[in-house]
Amino acid sequence: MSRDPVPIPLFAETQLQLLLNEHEAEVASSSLATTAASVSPSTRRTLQATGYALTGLVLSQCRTGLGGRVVGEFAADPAIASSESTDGQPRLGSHGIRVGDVVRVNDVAAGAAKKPAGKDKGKDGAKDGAKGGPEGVVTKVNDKAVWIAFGQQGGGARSKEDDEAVEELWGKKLWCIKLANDVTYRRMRQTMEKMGKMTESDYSHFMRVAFGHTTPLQPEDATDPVEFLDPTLNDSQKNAIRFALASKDIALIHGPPGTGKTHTLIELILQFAQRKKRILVCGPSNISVDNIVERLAPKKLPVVRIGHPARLLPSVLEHSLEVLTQTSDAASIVKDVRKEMDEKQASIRKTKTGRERRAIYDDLKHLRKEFRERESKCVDNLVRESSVVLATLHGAGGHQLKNQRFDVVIIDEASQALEAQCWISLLGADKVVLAGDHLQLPPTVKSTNLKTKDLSKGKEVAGTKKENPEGKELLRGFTLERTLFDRLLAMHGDGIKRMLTTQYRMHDKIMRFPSDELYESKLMAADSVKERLLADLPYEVEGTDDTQEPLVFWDTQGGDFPEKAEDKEIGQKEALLGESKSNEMEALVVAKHVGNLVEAGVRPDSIAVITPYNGQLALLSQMLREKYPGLELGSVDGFQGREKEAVVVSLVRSNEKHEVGFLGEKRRLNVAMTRPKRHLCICGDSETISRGSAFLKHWMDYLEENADLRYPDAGDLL
Ligand SMILES: Nc1ncnc2c1ncn2[C@@H]1O[C@H](COP(=O)(O)OP(=O)(O)OP(=O)(O)O)[C@@H](O)[C@H]1O
Repeated sequence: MSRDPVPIPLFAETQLQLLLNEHEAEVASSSLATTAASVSPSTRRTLQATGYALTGLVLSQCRTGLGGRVVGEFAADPAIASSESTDGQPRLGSHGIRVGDVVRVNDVAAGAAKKPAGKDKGKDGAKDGAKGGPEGVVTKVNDKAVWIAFGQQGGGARSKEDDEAVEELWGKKLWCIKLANDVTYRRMRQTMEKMGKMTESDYSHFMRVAFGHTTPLQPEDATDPVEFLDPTLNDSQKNAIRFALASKDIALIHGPPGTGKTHTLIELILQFAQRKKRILVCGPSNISVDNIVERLAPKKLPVVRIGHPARLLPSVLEHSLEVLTQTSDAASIVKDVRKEMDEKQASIRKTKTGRERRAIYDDLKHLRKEFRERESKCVDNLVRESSVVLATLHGAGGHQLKNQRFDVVIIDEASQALEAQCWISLLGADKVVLAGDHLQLPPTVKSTNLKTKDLSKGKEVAGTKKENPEGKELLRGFTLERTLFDRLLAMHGDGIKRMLTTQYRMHDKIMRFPSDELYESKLMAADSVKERLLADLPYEVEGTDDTQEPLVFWDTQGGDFPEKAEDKEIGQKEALLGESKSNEMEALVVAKHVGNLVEAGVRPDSIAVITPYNGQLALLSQMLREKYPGLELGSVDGFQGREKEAVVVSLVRSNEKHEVGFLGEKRRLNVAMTRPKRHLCICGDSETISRGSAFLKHWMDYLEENADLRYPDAGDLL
């Protein structure tokens, strides 16, 4: 335990520099940086082919959508569309624009930079905004059109600038480009800036605990009887709930893979609600939050989900704040104004003179003000009446929650959130429950850590143009990967956490190694899963050496299965994927194993092939994607949080120097080996891997003793 108190202003300043670095790294590494309005037709086509743009559009309709935003329908331009749908309407070409993407709509003919058409986007947005048309969020996509809701990314009603900018798009040839979503960064920065300015008297008790200025208070007597509503909860889940109810400031719920973290949180939320507590529930991603909304919805609690409706799962929309502002009783006060705005908007096109148009814009301005006032009253009422409010961590920084107080803030998947992201929801919190697993991967971070020279006074921070203006000494050893969950554990020890110990995913043999090595042998496989095999799947599967075996190890030791640093055959794609490794011979072993499983009757969609290396992923995709359309192929990092009946892992590394690169990261391997339910197949070179670390050595020893060991013959595979 390290209880050294951390000065809060210094923490905030360090985070600001780290975030700045990260943001720059992110923008630099993505072609989303290409946001200029005037790009050549061939660049536009390339951008469309790589999923970043959609060309050949015209504005075909405008209406007032959720939250009073202007929603434009952009259809394929009949003059250039190359194909038609069955009803004779022109179709869009294939593209990668999806619901929820933030896009900017540009005029193809807009050569010179225009005056910013969007609204004030703060520091970063302004520089992009000077280059093109209005920005919005994609709300619907089909083969003939895309629908885009204009306005702030983070919410808020429509503005005059939006109306005018969209109006200007009529009759023009348009294209749209995907933008980096800046909201998260902006909110993190604002939060850190606010935190940096707080003084001693502004700090909440929870903040003082979180930075080691004091210790957590003794929980209330956790032996008090709790009447559990869910009869299926296991003992470790009940313990965690009792502990979280009793804690006065901080409780961590440690949920190893498959142990029912979310299941536990649902009961905890219901218990808090029964005790008349107001609860804010957050997660780092929309899906993490929607998961909870979906499971809470049948419980008949008043819940409200904050966030742009385009980004929410359809099943949770009825709880969306924006939808409730239209459908609930409280909503009637905004209805009339919306109707009037729609009528005015439509009448603009019939005007003949500039004077008439200006008069309408004037009317719209007044209506908008009225709309905002009524809407904000309605939002306030809706949020106040809800005992549970749910939002992403950055969503919690929106205007809707500005004046709201909560008794408890719960963060799910907290070990996958940046600490600065967590603080967006925590600045006003008294009591906090974090659920997560610090032994799986932390959030992905692109920037390298600050170098020592960057920490010294007044130096320019690597890769950024901004100086550390006050020349403050920054905190050494702080990185973005270090999560709040991790830091609290290190600071206050295991006393602030309870671990869930029964897992409902893996066969006992699959679970045993991660349990022994990472979870102090505390994990237990539930009876319902501990002996499940592929051969027992509810559809017909033949009993074979593979389908009756939960753990298989194809050991490629011996030098016939060498890795490659660069694969010429992948060529250009490799360049896009960055420096990566691949192993063609090992990929053949993977293909053979998948073939055997499918032949035995295992459906391809019950199987996932995962690998830590993008180079190998590209190779495996070439080999397997067409042959087995349902088969899931992915990176280990991308597969966190997921599960499959059978998982084949390709480890790639095989070299004389015994280098294992980022296989050395235990948390990555933990994720890789804990995804399957009934069957785990590892393909790798035990000679190389076992020299990588003590953990890898133990793993190879475990596989040798417990797995069905096989040695592939390179000659047979070719
Ligand atoms: N007490 C329980 N009794 C029976 N099944 C349970 C229990 N708790 C959880 N489960 C089951 O275990 C599975 C995992 O639960 P849940 O989705 O809540 O886990 P999680 O910990 O959030 O997931 P992950 O491991 O991916 O983070 C679900 O199918 C759930 O129904």
